[in-house]
Amino acid sequence: MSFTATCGEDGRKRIAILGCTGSIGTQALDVCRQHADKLQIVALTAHSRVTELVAAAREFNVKRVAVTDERRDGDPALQDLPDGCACAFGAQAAVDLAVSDDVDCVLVSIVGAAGLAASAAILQAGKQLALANKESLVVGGDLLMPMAQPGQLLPVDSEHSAIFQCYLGERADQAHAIWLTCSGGPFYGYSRDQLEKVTVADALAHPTWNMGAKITIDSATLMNKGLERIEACHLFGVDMDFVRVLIQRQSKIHSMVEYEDGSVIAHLGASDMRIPIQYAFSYPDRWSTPAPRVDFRTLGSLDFGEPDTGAFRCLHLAEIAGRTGGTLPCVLNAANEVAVAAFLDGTCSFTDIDRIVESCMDDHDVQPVQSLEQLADIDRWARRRAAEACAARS
Ligand SMILES: NC(=O)C1=CN([C@@H]2O[C@H](COP(=O)(O)OP(=O)(O)OC[C@H]3O[C@@H](n4cnc5c(N)ncnc54)[C@H](OP(=O)(O)O)[C@@H]3O)[C@@H](O)[C@H]2O)C=CC1
Ligand SMILES: CC(=O)[C@@H](O)[C@H](O)COP(=O)(O)O
Ligand SMILES: [Mn+2]
Repeated sequence: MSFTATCGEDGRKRIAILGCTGSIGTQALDVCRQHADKLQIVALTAHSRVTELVAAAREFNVKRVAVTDERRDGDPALQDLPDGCACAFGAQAAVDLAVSDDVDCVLVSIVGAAGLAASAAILQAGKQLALANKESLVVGGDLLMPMAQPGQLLPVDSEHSAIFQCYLGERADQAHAIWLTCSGGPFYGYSRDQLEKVTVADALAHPTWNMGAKITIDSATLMNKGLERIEACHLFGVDMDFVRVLIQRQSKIHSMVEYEDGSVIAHLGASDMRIPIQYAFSYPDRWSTPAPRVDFRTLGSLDFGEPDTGAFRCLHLAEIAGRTGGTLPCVLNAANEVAVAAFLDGTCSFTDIDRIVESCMDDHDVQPVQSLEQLADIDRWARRRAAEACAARS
């Protein structure tokens, strides 16, 4: 039986957005703004940007918010929350808010493994999960996928939304391969020597997407594509060999599925995340959008290529983690989060990111995934180990 999302008495889908202050979160607010006749925001969370949270709560007249960074308790900006709006603090407050009775669908647009506990609670509470937070699946896909009814978990990541759409109306058992497209990032074609010298500003200049800092660095190292390959394996129930990374420089082909007869079904469109965010809310319907259209008459060429896993070691490390499975993807992800933060802070180099991740993976004894508590313990261990590796390099 396919999952059917509930809705409020007025027929609108009641949405909670976890991480409403980020790149995906603010674009989701825009989708809800455009479709106020179909979507009602009932709950919001932020981590640190409370002024932006308050502004969103006021605009959408939200009755419940949570601030996951407990150090923001007492922030004077919160006094401007709308009358009657409840505010709670801490990671558990975000989970509680997401599983409230009056929520139909939750967008998890938190960055990092911090999204995993909420994703699990949302599925277990029988809510629809619109999942942007790919780290949830990379770390805890073995736990999350068995919790999800068919159609309950809708991917928001652009490639996975595209793949999901390329499967619609087709027999999954007659698919032959997934072509996961990758822009190549700002350093496409760079040698390892060139990568040693790139700066934070260089790495933040993504050629086709405007995103939060962590995923932008992941796109530059190609860790993003490595994480997405693991994400695709969980979402579509396939193995690593089935998911092939293809450079598509313009980010206009968002991914493709190749079938047994050689037919390849591709999803194309503008590089605008409001489209996959909205589709996760509107599925199976399609609604209008202010996102730009691709004019194929003037687009020019579509360029393809192969990733260089020798220079971009993160893609190779993610392949090892994905093939090995168990708790190794948890270590890959946690170490990467720490190393990316260190690179952004200027305490390690761009190529140190893969060195730090590799050293943590080498030191880990892989176990089968058993529980959220086990993953939380291993995540903590990997963060400590990665912080030591960062300190040794700074
Ligand atoms: N941006 C994009 O286009 C795409 C993003 N994604 C995925 O979506 C997710 C969000 O990415 P993006 O929007 O770019 O990231 P941003 O950094 O722009 O936003 C992150 C959001 O998460 C909140 N947050 C940060 N740390 C924590 C924490 N420890 N606990 C709870 N909330 C926290 C932030 O709150 P605050 O700002 O208040 O501190 C903010 O709302 C990531 O998993 C990313 O991989 C996937 C595809 C595309
Ligand atoms: C928009 C989105 O889904 C990102 O994950 C995007 O794919 C990043 O671009 P890269 O292809 O450069 O990793
Ligand atoms: Mn993506």
